[in-house]
Amino acid sequence: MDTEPLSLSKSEIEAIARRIKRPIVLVGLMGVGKSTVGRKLANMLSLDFVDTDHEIEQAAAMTIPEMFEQFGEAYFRDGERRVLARLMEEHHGVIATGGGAFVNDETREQILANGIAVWIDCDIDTLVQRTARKDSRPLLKDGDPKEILSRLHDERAPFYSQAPIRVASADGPHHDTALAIIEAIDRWL
Ligand SMILES: Nc1ncnc2c1ncn2[C@@H]1O[C@H](COP(=O)(O)OP(=O)(O)O)[C@@H](O)[C@H]1O
Ligand SMILES: O=C(O)C1=C[C@@H](OP(=O)(O)O)[C@@H](O)[C@H](O)C1
Ligand SMILES: [Mg+2]
Repeated sequence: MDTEPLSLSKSEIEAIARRIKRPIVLVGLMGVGKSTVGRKLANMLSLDFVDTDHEIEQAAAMTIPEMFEQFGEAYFRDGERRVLARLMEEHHGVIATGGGAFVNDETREQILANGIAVWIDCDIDTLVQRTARKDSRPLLKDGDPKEILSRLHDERAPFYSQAPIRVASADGPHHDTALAIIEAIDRWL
């Protein structure tokens, strides 16, 4: 039984899902919840879910840390741009991007033109705690994660803020942030 509190009924969520005609594309810094909240969001809306980082790893047959290590960030960014273009053409339901994807002009223009971009935003201290749980983010390895995340926030906020929808990542169940996204999309549609 689903015991999570809902401020929208199942049938209300279904009605909103029927009005969503474009992929929901989640953007924002590392740790805001694009991958985990995205999966939950897709599940709640009965839409399919893809994650660009996962797709890049599949295509390259190696992990992101391995890719950065062996070929450098530029190689990863090129793969990221190409994978995003393919995923946008495939008409998925929910797409979680990697934190740097929306900074690329071509990628951002394609997402803004053909998707529903949602910026998930969160305070830096929470992101430091969340990203410390996993060793999979090469950009956070060379220095103090708080300084790096703060710098990336300042550099990327002008891009993220071009997304028409902005939602705060609540520090509770993923369900709550997913629901906040559904409510924000409902208001925006
Ligand atoms: N809204 C949230 N509330 C609590 N924990 C969260 C939330 N969003 C993400 N997390 C946790 O933070 C970590 C990073 O989340 P993830 O979805 O991988 O972020 P991203 O893909 O944006 O880098 C994971 O451990 C995840 O469970
Ligand atoms: O912000 C970034 O530049 C990156 C974010 C990561 O994804 P998440 O945002 O899902 O952690 C991943 O794409 C790569 O490590 C680079
Ligand atoms: Mg992710």
